[in-house]
Parts: sequence; structure tokens; C-alpha cells
Amino acid sequence: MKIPTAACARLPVDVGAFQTTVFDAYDGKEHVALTMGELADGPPALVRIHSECFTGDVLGSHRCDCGEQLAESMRRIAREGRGAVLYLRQEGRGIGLAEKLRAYQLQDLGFDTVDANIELGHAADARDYGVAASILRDLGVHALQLMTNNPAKVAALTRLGIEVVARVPLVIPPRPENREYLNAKARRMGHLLDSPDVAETKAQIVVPAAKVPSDRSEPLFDLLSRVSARRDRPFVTLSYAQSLDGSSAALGNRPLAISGGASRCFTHRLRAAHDAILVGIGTILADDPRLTVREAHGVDPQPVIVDSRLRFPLDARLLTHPTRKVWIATTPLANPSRMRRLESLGAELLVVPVDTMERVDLSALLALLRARGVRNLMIEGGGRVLTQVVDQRLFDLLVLTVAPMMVGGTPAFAPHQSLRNREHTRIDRPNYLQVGDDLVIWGAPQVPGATGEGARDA
Ligand SMILES: Nc1nc2c(ncn2[C@@H]2O[C@H](COP(=O)(O)OP(=O)(O)OP(=O)(O)O)[C@@H](O)[C@H]2O)c(=O)[nH]1
Ligand SMILES: [Zn+2]
Repeated sequence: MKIPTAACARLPVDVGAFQTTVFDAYDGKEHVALTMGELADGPPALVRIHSECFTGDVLGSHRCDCGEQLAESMRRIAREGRGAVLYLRQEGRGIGLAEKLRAYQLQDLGFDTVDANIELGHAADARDYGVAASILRDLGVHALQLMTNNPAKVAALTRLGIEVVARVPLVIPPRPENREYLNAKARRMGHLLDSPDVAETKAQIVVPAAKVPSDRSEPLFDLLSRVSARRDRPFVTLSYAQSLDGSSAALGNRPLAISGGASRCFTHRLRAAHDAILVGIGTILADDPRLTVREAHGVDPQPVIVDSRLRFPLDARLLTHPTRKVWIATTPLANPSRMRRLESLGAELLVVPVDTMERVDLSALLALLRARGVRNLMIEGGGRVLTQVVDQRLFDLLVLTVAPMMVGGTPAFAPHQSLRNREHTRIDRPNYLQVGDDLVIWGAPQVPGATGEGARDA
């Protein structure tokens, strides 16, 4: 999407003169590009994509490293005589200044930077880089060397079709006041902070995270980076794998590796494109999954487990998730002492009203997730949850991986209830991708009674 410029002027600062352009972005914020030299021609330029930090950038706060990263990146660009800083108005990793200060209060009480956000009902990182990609395209920049310590930023830009030929570390030596904060960023958000000295950092060639399919998957990831939540629930992607004969597990629900290596990378990339990931308790009992992003770059989505009867095992791997506190959604009928036990093991219990069958009411759960800041949610299974989601038409996008095998196992879906009595759910103008040996079918469900166009925009 072309992004209109609102105004521009030359701005001399200590390190040199930058052309300063304000963009009229579709999110209503005044994002800024500081550029030096000719960017559209020549080798990939040095670029900093900087998120606004009033406390660090303007006041020089010692709680973070932002102000120094901004100054250092401008210095490096001036030294090269060429490059750009995009100053994005994403204060507090997208949650705004007041919420960031609330997060600071929680950090003073012992929460780390990730848990503080989550405690306040936000995603650990609420930013997206769609505007940045549009501005870069407007500047004629399609490939760049990115000054960042954050691999998720590299991954996000790559998904948006900007080629990051190198990641240039921008490590600021810690101060006593921000040592713990920087450690938390490294430990919990995967920031690469071990280059000891700013002056020594050199560009590192970025190895593409996952040898995922072909560029033909870009429209899918591009779509995911642009979708916005509805008011009543997050944008929901239903993603699961099945064999040619429709099985998602071996007989008796025994686990089965269905998709190949390439599709696993693809699935991890999908996970990284979502704020949260939801599975039913059956999947936890059968597979004990970690639900993390391991085979792609990116931040782990918030795991959410639907567990009406609170059967969650006390030794499940999700209780030692490396970056997130697992959210277990249950009902007021669940055993209170079991709830307390799981809480003492680090889970967060979400008590949700029951539906007519005394299960977690999925619409109510989705509304709660939305209220907690989840903008997009990936639902990975299992059969019961998939069936309910399709029955109640609670999804916006389907991503189905079909592996070329016959299993004769447990069907991906439980027998449909209400669906049988209603119009069938069709995927509108589906897209087909080959990923390794597997076939990925993706598309939006047709809205009942709508034309193809409307369904596609759903
Ligand atoms: N919510 C929240 N935001 C913070 C906190 N500390 C800094 N920020 C914001 O974080 C943003 C910068 O993100 P960082 O995580 O420092 O770094 P990054 O942009 O992901 O990665 P780099 O490119 O390496 O700087 C700015 O918008 C800051 O205002 C915090 O404790 N909580
Ligand atoms: Zn900061």
C-alpha cells in the first residue's frame, strides 16, 4: 500500500543533516523517516527501525537502552553518509506511554518486562511493522541492513517482503538500572545481546529462518500481518494438519507426525505471526506440546488451553514454557483446589462461562482474549475444538496442511453437531501451496449469503 507523505524538511543535528519526512499513515500516527543519502539505488542501506520511547529517547531514562540505540544508529548512518532511521510511534512496544508506566510499576514489584505486559492484559509485544514496510517501499528500499538485536523484527520485515540482507547488532552496554531488563529481553524475547561492545559490532549475514516453501506463501503472511481483530474477538486462524484420509492422529488418538519438516517450519512461522495459540486439553494429554516457535524466527505466541474439566497434567511441558505463563481456560464448575494447584505451578486460570453442554463457552473465551489484548489467535486443534470453532463459525482464516499419506486413524474433526443442520461452510477461492511434500490449502470461509468478494475481505 502506498503511504502518503505529510511533510518533509532538512534537519541538521549533531551528527549531520537528515531529510526528515512525516508520513500520513493509515493508523493515524505521525511516523517519521530520517534519511541520509540516496537510498533507492546502490547496495542495501543501513536502516534502524526504532520504536518510540519517550522516557528513553527524550528523557534519557536508564531503565532501557532506547535513547542510546537511537543516537548510536544515527551516528553510524552519518558515518556511512547513507541510511535511514524510521521512528515509529509505537510507544511501549505498542501499548502506549501510560500502560508502559504501569508496566514499570509492576516491574518494580518483581514482574519482568514480558510478564508485566501480560499482567496488564497486553501481548508481550504489541507492535507490527506493516507501516514500516510501506514507508520503506515508499523510500525505494526493498533490501536493507537492519540495526537491531531483535530477531522478531528481522522476521516481521521478511514476512512483509523486505529483504534483510544483514542484521547489524546494536548492543548498548548495560547499566545497573537496566541489567535485569536487558537480561529479560534476551531470555524471554530472544534479543541477541551478547556482542559486548557497540563499537565492535559488525553486520551478520541473516540466514533465512526457515526454508519455507516458496515465496508463494508471502501473500498468506502478508495477509496475517495486516489483519485486525474484530471488536468482539481476535482474528482467528484455524490451522491443523491431516492425512489424505482425514486423520490427524493414529487410532486411539495416539500422536502421529503428519506433516513433513518444511511444513513444520511453515507452522512455526504461522505461530510467530499470531499473538496467541489455542489448543484443547485433548491435545495436551495426547502430545504434551510446547507450542513455541522453534523452527522459525519470532516471538512465541501466548499459549491458551481450553480445559473445561481441568484435566491439565501437573507435569505438562507447558508449565515450564520458556517465555510465557500458560493460560488455562476453564469453567466455574472446575475443582477450586485443582485451580490453585495449577496456579501455584505457574499457570494462569481464566474462568469462562459454560455453554449449553457445560463446556467452556468459546465465544466468551474469545471475547476475553480480545479484552486481554490478543489481536490474532491461531487455533491448532484438537478435533473437539476444531469442530466447535467450525460449528460456531468462529474463524476468519483456514490454513490446512494435507500430508500425502493414508493413516486410518482418528479423524481431524469430531462428528459435527449444528453444522449438519445448517449451510455448509465453504472456503472462498482457496489458495493452494506446496510445502515440501505437503499441500497447504488456505483461505477465508465464505460468509453465509455473501458474494465471493465479501467473503474474501472477512
Ligand atoms: N511495554 C513495555 N515497553 C517497553 C519497556 N521498556 C521499553 N519499552 C518500549 O520498547 C520499545 C523498544 O523495544 P525494545 O524491546 O527495547 O527493542 P526492539 O525495538 O524490539 O529491538 P531493537 O531493534 O534491538 O531495539 C519502545 O517502544 C519502548 O518504549 C517495558 O518495560 N515495557
Ligand atoms: Zn526505552
